[in-house]
Amino acid sequence: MSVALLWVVSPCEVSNGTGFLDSVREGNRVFDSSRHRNLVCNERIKRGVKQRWNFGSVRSAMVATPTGEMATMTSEQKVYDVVLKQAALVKRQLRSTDDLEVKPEIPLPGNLSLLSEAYDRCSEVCAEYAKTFYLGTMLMTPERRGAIWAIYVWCRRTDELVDGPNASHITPQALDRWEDRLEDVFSGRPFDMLDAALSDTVSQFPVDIQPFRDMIEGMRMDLRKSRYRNFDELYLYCYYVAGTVGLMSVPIMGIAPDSKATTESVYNAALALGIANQLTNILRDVGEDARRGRVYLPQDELAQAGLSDNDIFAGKVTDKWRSFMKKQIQRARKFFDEAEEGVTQLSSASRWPVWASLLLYRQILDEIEANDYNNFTRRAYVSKPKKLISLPIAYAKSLVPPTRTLVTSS
Ligand SMILES: CC(C)=CCC/C(C)=C/CC/C(C)=C/CC/C(C)=C/[C@@H]1[C@@H](COP(=O)(O)OP(=O)(O)O)[C@]1(C)CC/C=C(\C)CC/C=C(\C)CCC=C(C)C
Ligand SMILES: [Mn+2]
Repeated sequence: MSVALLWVVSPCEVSNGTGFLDSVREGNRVFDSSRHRNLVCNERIKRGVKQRWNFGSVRSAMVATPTGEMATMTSEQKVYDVVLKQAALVKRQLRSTDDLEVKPEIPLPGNLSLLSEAYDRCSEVCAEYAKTFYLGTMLMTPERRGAIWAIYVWCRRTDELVDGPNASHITPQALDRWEDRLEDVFSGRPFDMLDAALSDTVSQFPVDIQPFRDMIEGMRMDLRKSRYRNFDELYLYCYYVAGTVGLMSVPIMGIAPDSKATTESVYNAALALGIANQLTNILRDVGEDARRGRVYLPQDELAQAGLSDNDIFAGKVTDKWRSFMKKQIQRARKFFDEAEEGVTQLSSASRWPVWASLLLYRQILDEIEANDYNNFTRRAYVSKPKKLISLPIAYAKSLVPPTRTLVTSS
């Protein structure tokens, strides 16, 4: 199957391998669907208990302490603010349409069939690029799985901008245009079929735009930065490109009605799973990234281990490297552990795909160990039999009911 993943970055950059964007013309949008605008007030940052003075983007780093001094927030604190905001939105199930540019319309029958075609396209892309995950989504209700596919497709397209075949042509301006287009999607003015599915999704579920904006910010970061001074910087990058996925997914997957866990704790777990996945991804791809001149490892920790970029470019597995890698793997596992409790709190049909993705991704860490930490020239992967065994294990785990006692994030 050929599914066009060459993305519409601007009207003049439209590329359409299969013609499935035929109905797209500049200024002639496919759908007018509606969405809520998120007018969520800010909250205290739980960790560090500092009062934010700036709303919105996680880029604002200065906060006033209770004594009035200005202090710098860690990336974790900044990201936690987004978690609180998203959790508050879900709790209130806000459906304000006050500031919509396009007011909700009664869907016309023609639009409905176009919309179902749009979701079908998303399903095809998802089936093509993430087979196991796609299988897992089949357990979900049709509304939920369509929404997850639409989000998956938007994430995949965004990632392709910097990772795909056209990556060398991507500029910060192109990302700005992609962000403008995102704003249009959330305003009910999708540009193409795939966007239309997302526009519909965000009108049906309490999804906040901020994690989407933040993912684009992660792509900007990738364009301008190829080194990370410390884990704090790396954490922020991991949030942008993967933690955001967790925050986008939970409003769709839903929290089990009988769960007593706080909404914040579930969002925190979702964030942790995204971070764990991305850290694993980074550890798996050290050699591949180095060949592109990139080192996604904390420079200060490398130095403490007596290592430098040159050791990575040389690609020799030494005892220093093994011991450095052991610590990195340990950290990634902690994030997986943090995520586990949250999976059990999700609605029953959503647990299986999430458990499956958690178990499969975490095993990549085991494979790095099995490769004696040679992630320079050997790509750690989970074999088919191991994947197959993981699926019933994930299913068994998904049957564990949610906690009935109150769980809060640590
Ligand atoms: C069930 C499930 C996994 C749902 C998520 C569905 C979804 C919307 C996925 C989007 C994934 C995507 C395309 C992200 C774009 C950025 C990116 C590529 C990130 C990397 C993924 C791995 O992909 P790959 O190996 O193909 O990477 P390369 O581009 O080839 O390098 C990431 C490592 C991050 C993926 C992050 C997640 C899947 C987050 C998972 C968290 C949840 C679904 C929340 C679960 C809820 C609780 C409470 C734990
Ligand atoms: Mn990628």
